[in-house]
Order: sequence, then structure tokens, then C-alpha cells
Amino acid sequence: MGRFGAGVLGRRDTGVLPDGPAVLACTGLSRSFGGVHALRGVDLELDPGRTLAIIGPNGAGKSSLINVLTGLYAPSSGTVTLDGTDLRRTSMADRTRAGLMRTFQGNRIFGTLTVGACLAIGLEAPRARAGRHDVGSLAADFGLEALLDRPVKDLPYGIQKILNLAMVAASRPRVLLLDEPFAGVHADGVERLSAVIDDFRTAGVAVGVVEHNIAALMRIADDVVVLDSGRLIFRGTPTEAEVSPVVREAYLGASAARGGAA
Ligand SMILES: Nc1ncnc2c1ncn2[C@@H]1O[C@H](COP(=O)(O)OP(=O)(O)OP(=O)(O)O)[C@@H](O)[C@H]1O
Repeated sequence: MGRFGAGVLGRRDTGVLPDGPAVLACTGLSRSFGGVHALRGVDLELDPGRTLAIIGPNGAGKSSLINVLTGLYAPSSGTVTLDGTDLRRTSMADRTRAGLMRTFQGNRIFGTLTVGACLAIGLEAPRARAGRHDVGSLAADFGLEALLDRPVKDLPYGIQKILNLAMVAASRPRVLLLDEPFAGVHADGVERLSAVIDDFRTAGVAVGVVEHNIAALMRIADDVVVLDSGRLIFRGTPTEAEVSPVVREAYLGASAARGGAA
């Protein structure tokens, strides 16, 4: 672990874009879709150098939370702030430029391109600093150096996800929100991905992870919040979450609603 903590992410920027640690917070965040209340009055904070697990049953509002925090959707009410600055009038692109970044559930990377070409694209992003690092050093930081000429589509899904994170890392995120990073990845891939995600935290990034593989997520989480029907019903440590009757009830309730399947 810590392979790239002192590398890509650790290098200090002297340019005009903000750099260094940032706190992402929301208060009273709500979002409705027609009659569906996807988020109801959510207050939370993501802190630099910590990983926040965002869990909850299907339809609890987890993806909606990421979508509203990053500006893909506007909130129906409530505020989102980055280092105390209200992001109400900040577009998704400008949030990215300020270091608020995300990944999506599927891999939105370019299947027929090679790993090297993808990393080169990552290094062209607005926050990536030309000349600071090259494809080779970025690949080495993520253990991808032997794969530079390989088409992305030929690689295991877990490696594709690591590549995706390497491309994000080129832009030096301050806050990173991951939507189901482990979905579709087999066990040893999950372990490698976990180490990479943990490296972002070690480098001082505020990390938020939505994930159904709770066992794997709890191994890298410092803090846990649980959403249920759009409400934040629990906030605590992984150990506290494990024994919380409120958390158990939320999952059992959802399972009962599906007909008792665990
Ligand atoms: N773009 C949208 N249009 C309409 N309804 C939406 C939209 N996005 C989310 N919803 C609804 O909001 C609620 C919360 O959905 P969301 O995807 O945020 O939950 P989730 O916790 O991420 O679920 P899952 O774990 O199944 O991915 C659901 O009822 C969903 O149908």
C-alpha cells in the first residue's frame, strides 16, 4: 500500500486550481423524482484522509446522494459545500476542476484503447499538470507498467477499475466518490482495488464509497453512514454499524419487502 501516496497524489500544485485537503459536506439535502423521495434531509461530511462507507438497502438513495453531491442532479433542497464554499451555482465540470471527482458503477473507459492511451487521456484532464508526470510513472504508481500496450477490453474487470482510478488520480482528486467499485470484481481483484482506494485515503483524499459488498467495504472504512428510504439513519464506526439494531432492521426490512430473501 501507499505506492502512489508520495507520487502522483502527493505532489504539491502551485497552479491556480485549489489543491490540498478539502471537506465535502451537505446539510438538509433532499431530492425527489416525481413522488419518490430519493433523499430526505441528509446531513453528512467527508473528511480528508478518511474513507466514509455509504451503505443501505436497494433504493435507499445512495447513488442519488453521489449524483447530487457531484452536481449531476440539483437538490430539491439543502446545500452542498466544498471547504465551506456553497456549490449551488457550481457546475459538475467546475466541481471536477475543484477536485471533487467520482467514478460510475460501470467502467466508462475506452475498451479498444490500450492502457497507455487511457493513462495519456487521464493526463490531459484539466487538473492534471502537464510535465509533472508521464504515462510511465503513472502506470508504475498503480502497478500497470507491464500492461501499457494491452487493450483495456482484454483485461480483468478489476484491473480496468484500477486503470479507471489511475486516470482519476492523474487529476489529483481532493474528494473522491466511488459508486460500487467492487461490483463485478472477483475476490483477489477486490483486494487489489481496496489497496488502491486506501492509497487515496492515505494521500489525504476524502473518500466516499457506495458499495453492496459490505464485508470488503468495512475493511477500508473509517466511518459508516446508513441510508434508508432517503434518510440517514445511522452514523458511526464499522464496529458500531455491525452491532447496530437500527442498521440490522433497515436491511432486514428491505429483505422482508423483497419476500424474505437475505
Ligand atoms: N433519475 C431518476 N429518476 C427517477 N427516479 C430515480 C432516479 N434516480 C433515482 N431514482 C429513485 O430514487 C430512489 C433511490 O434510488 P438510488 O438509485 O439513489 O438508490 P440506491 O440506494 O443507490 O439503490 P441501489 O443500491 O439499488 O443502487 C429509488 O426509488 C429510485 O428509483
